[in-house]
Amino acid sequence: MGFGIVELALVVVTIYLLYKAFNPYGFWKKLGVPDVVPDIPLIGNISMMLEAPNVFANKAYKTYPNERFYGVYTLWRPTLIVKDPDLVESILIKDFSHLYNRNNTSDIETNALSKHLVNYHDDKWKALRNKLTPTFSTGKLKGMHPQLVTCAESFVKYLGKFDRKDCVEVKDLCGRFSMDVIASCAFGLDLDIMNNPQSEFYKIGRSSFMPSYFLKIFFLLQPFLASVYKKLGMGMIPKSMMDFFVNAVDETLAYREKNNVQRPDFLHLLTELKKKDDDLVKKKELDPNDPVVFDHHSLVSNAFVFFAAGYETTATTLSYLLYELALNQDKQQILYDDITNVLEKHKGEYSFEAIAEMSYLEQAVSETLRMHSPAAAIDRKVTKDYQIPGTEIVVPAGVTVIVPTYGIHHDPQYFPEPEKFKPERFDPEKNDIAKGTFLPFGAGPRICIAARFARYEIKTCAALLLKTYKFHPCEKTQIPMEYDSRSFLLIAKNGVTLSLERRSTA
Ligand code: HEM
Repeated sequence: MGFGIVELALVVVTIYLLYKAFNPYGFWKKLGVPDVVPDIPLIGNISMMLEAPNVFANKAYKTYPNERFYGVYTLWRPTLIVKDPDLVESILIKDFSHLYNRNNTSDIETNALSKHLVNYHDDKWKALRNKLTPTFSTGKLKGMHPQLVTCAESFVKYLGKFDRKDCVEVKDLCGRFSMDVIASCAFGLDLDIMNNPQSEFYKIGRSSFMPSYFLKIFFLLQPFLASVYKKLGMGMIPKSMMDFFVNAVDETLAYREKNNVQRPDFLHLLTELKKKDDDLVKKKELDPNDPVVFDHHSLVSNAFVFFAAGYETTATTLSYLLYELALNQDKQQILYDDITNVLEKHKGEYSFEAIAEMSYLEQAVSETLRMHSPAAAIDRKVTKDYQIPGTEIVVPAGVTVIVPTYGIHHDPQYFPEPEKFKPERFDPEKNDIAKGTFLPFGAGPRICIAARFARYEIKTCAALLLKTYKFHPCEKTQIPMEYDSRSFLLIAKNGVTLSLERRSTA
């Protein structure tokens, strides 16, 4: 029997009806939410996410300029884009109990480095966050201050080899500084990567952050293909890298134990957390199989996540700060005067208190984070059906929410002349920053746990660098800045290249 026009029509109608019945792209319309339906079914809006993070966040922010929120689709899954600062505040802070988690999935049992804060969800996350929060108290940060100064001094010294006419790629050097700090504070290793970039720790650590479309797509597809990845034994972190970090921690722990070494660093604090839970398990007050037990796996994983979450973000911000100061010499002068005045009061010592007093430096770091926020967007997952405040719309559990931070940070409504570097916006006396508009570290209970540490680290290094050197643009400086589309973070496409001049007063 031949395949005639009637059969063909039947097939077409059946496909059409199936498409209509299961078409995921009607989700937002049904809820009465304005949406962007993808041009190519299935691929959804994912192509937008393959652009540079600022381009994605800007587009996400500028679509539907008069709406507080709207819907898109990631492949076939509905995603809510939220733009209104009041709603952002509700989602991240007030209504947190409806949006506990981020959209990542992870295989905690089989990955040696995955039992950490970023991966944890729900109550397990809360228990772990409560355990780790004291690690970042002012007292603990103060204890790590000497290590930060040592790493910054090494950076200052290293720059001494360059001439005024040299174009120096400072992003890589900021990366070495940031890695020195993490190696020292989280892994207990004094590597002086600034002078030893061939160190394995730097090579392996850096390679995990090399921007790549493959990794980006792999990560974007993770929520959809988690079980396939698991079956194929595929993970974001190669086995060799896992082994490397686990060994690094184990060797330091063994050395400390043997030589009775105690240092006021993250590794020590994580070791103390483990000891506490070991004792509870011994006393049978804690079940060793309870997922919240802080065991060896947790210790290594959290040392690792401090590296994974802290290395590139901090290095990038420090390099953009130097970049903006080089392009804005008047601001660099104000900052230099601020640093000099405070140091005079503190007898020239870069103490913890002196760094805290450098108020213009604090403002300059905030302005850098506003302009070049390493995380251009923040995400959450609806964990309990959520009625959007001021509407009848109920977003069901499972939907992803995206806050396009970069777009908000560059909206002239909240930050007039957004492309200009103006640290004065953050003058605490002016109190000019509207709620829900400045989110470089996220907000609410899931805000970056190390925000104060990161600011402190950047300020300490910047104070030492700027007291000694004046930064200038050179012929290789990229103006305006261009970002790498292969990365999730706002990384400079061609590095950050500047020249520098030793100050006569240094
Ligand atoms: C300038 C530097 C940094 C920036 C801009 C930054 C930014 C962020 C952002 C945007 C988030 C997500 C917050 C949210 O979802 O609301 C985050 C989370 C996190 N960050 Fe940072 N970060 C920085 C440095 C660091 C450092 C140095 C560390 C570790 C020493 C760190 C550890 C973490 C961790 C563990 C989380 C997950 C928190 C949780 O899920 O409870 N970050 N960070």
